[in-house]
Amino acid sequence: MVKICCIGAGYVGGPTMAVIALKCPSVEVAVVDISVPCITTWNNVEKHVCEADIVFVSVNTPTKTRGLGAGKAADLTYWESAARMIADVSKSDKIMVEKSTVPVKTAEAIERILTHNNNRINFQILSNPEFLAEGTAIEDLFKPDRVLIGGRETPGGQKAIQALKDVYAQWVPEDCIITTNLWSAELSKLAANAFLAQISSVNAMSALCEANGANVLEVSYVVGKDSMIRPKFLNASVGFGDSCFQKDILNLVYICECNGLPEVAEYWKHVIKINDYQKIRFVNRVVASMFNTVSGKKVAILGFAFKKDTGDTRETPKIDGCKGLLGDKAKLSIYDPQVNEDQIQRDLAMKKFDWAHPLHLQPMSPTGVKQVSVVWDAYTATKDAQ
Ligand SMILES: NC(=O)c1ccc[n+]([C@@H]2O[C@H](COP(=O)([O-])OP(=O)(O)OC[C@H]3O[C@@H](n4cnc5c(N)ncnc54)[C@H](O)[C@@H]3O)[C@@H](O)[C@H]2O)c1
Ligand SMILES: O=c1ccn([C@@H]2O[C@H](COP(=O)(O)OP(=O)(O)O[C@H]3O[C@H](CO)[C@@H](O)[C@H](O)[C@H]3O)[C@@H](O)[C@H]2O)c(=O)[nH]1
Repeated sequence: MVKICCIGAGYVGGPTMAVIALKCPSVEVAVVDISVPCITTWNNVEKHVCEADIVFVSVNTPTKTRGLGAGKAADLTYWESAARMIADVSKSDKIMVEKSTVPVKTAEAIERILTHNNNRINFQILSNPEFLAEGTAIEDLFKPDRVLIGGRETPGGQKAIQALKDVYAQWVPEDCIITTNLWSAELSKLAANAFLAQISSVNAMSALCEANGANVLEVSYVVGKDSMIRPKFLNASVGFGDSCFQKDILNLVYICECNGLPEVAEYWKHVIKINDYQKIRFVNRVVASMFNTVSGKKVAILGFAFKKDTGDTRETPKIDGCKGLLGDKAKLSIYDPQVNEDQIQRDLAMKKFDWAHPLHLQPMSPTGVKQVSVVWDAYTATKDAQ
């Protein structure tokens, strides 16, 4: 029986392994994590890694906050420690699958770590980035637009690709499984998110619409009717804000800079700049529409997560919106059925990028922001709101 072990039991590792286990009854699946609550829920890390034929690594890859590339480059601390642990405990040949979103060429560095101990164990590294969206994770995993598997162009690499393909082929049609070389697969994930984040183009257009009496809903509807453009991702918003877009584009910017491509880096940087501008513009419009001050006024915030059907608040634009309103001394009443008060208070007090690390490594619960109340229904939130 093939055994798969996944390192990282978060938004990606958890549902992905649940679906593999469901769809591949002949495969034994284990999910492990460094977070104590996760370990108690899932299982023993080293035993499963040691026994597995295929090890998925689905750990956090947040933006670096210190040192070389701070504020842009991906922090591969968690990745590296997972790779070192695999190297230390392995006693048999393994396929290591990069599930996390990583910079292009990460596999090369990981190969060095894995072969460092050189116990005559053969490691094949595959890049198998995840394209699921939160809130629809299980549907996306059941019916993915595509599954991408990149590997070395050697007989060993091709054999490893086939082994992983055999797992997905249990429920994903063959023509949806794309195989590429390692570097194309690693880069495709960053490229896909950079393209999706061009929702910034619609958001930039919304500013022009507002200045000229055009309606951005009508304009984006017309644009989306072009058969060359898909309408699904053209909804103007107060700025995108999920756990991936910003960090992945910043990482792309850093990679472009490192490759001596400053013009390309600048192009993608603007996607982030427009996003920041859109978030500030929203706060300014709210304040301007309330006689240029929200001081002492109650403002209701309905929904705090970055989108519906998830409790994930990483990079949610509500953080910037709330901080902007608090800066003008508003009183906020926040309601989100999926996010608890402690999380909201932590998000409003934490430094940028801190929320992207495993929970037990985040700063302790800070003292709450006094002008913020977190309530348990929309009626209480909106009562007496201005
Ligand atoms: N969330 C998404 O929608 C999404 C979609 C596609 C890709 N991704 C990518 O997948 C990766 C994981 O994202 P996520 O949202 O699941 O993150 P997450 O924070 O929900 O989960 C990561 C888990 O890894 C654990 N971990 C970290 N280091 C570990 C180690 N050395 N050993 C064992 N466990 C360890 C953490 O404790 C955490 O529970 C990231 O690279 C992200 O960019 C995320
Ligand atoms: O028309 C749109 C669509 C989305 N958004 C915003 O964009 C952000 C991201 O939304 P979405 O893509 O639905 O959420 P995620 O779950 O973060 O999924 C994205 O990020 C994942 C992590 O890399 C990728 O796997 C997915 O393909 C990619 O869609 C959110 O703030 C949305 O509100 C808009 O403003 N307008």
